[in-house]
Amino acid sequence: MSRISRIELTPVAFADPPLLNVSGVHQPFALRTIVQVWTDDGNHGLGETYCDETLLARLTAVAAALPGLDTFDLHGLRSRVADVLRAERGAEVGGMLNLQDPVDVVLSPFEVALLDLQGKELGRPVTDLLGGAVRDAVPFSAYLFYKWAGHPGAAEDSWGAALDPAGIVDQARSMIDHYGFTAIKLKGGVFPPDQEIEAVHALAAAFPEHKLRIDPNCAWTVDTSIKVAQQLTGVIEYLEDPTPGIEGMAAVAAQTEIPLATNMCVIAFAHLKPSVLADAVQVVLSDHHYWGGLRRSQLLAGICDTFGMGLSMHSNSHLGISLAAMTQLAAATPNLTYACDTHYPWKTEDLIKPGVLEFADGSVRVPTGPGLGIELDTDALGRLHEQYLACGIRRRDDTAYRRTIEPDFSPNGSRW
Ligand SMILES: O=C([O-])C(=O)C[C@H](O)[C@@H](O)C(=O)[O-]
Ligand SMILES: [Mg+2]
Repeated sequence: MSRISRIELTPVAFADPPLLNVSGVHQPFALRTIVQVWTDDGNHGLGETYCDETLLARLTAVAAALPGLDTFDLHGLRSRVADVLRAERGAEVGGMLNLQDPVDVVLSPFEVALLDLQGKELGRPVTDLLGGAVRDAVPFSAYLFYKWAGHPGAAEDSWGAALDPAGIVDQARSMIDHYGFTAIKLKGGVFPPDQEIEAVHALAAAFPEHKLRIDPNCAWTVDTSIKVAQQLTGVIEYLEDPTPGIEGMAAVAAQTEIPLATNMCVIAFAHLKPSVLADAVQVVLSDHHYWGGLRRSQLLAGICDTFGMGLSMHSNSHLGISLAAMTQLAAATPNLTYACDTHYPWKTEDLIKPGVLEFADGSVRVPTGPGLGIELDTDALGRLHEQYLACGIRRRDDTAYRRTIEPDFSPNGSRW
């Protein structure tokens, strides 16, 4: 039996391109917190999560309460997290979403680090702690964004601009040529719906064999969502968060045969019952970073299965530790049958040693080494931490950044 002896949290920043969305545009750096947990017998586990200031403060408070915990005591972990956060409410997740209860989001990176440790102690991959792998490679989708050629004042990045349907098709082609993806997600909510519908049709014409999705992050009213759905019936596999709220989604769902997916109106266990009762959502995008880690994401998977809802996976800008955790979870979740989202192709730097998490034919082969199956590059960790200190960004704010360039910009939520 081993116990936690020490925890180190390292805020890091990595370069991020100017990806456009409903709220604004990605800042030049995305932030993550890297969690390292050591045990009294010298083992070492890894976790990764968001890094906005409030979350970092909560992670720091919880980390101080964990030494002495048995590495297999995940219920004990949850109660220690809940004790520390007893008086705290609300948690911002990735700049767009707000949770009422912060326990699951704070718990997640510690749970992943403990599963990494457990796997290392047993000499088995994390998939074996989650019931065993049902697939040896996990399919991901090409996650397309409208984008500027480069950050204002900086050089053009290697992707270039994508501001119309032709630019989106070119971006898809580069991404698919490089990674082999067989599903495509377009981040919408940036231009009026007609232009985004045209982009989806252009993708369908250019990639007739690929599964397509669009996600405008609630930029549309119920009526607009229904009209868009009529034009995309038979073209997309699901329509993600066209309109805000369970009630709004239910009103759209009643008028379309396209399954509606969400990572905005069902983001916590408390949202499942009202959503099921209203038949608002047919596909839930899980995300272990705010559903409370890998085991609670499997609980979510079981609930989706029970109520006949599909399961996909959401992502936000992330590094390799998160990709490893997402891959282990997806490999061990039988009803996760959609290609998962990932922002991974958009980053140009990482802090895990290369060679394990490679994409082939749009999928990541599931690491079979002990734990998460990856190794931290401590030099890279130091570099990305220096970048965090130097970049001055302390919370994600796509709207404020866009306003430094377009002072009159207002977010597009329910705009059309
Ligand atoms: O599916 C989603 O809603 C996301 O991936 C949310 C992200 O924040 C995305 O909009 C982004 O990176 O701009
Ligand atoms: Mg989404």
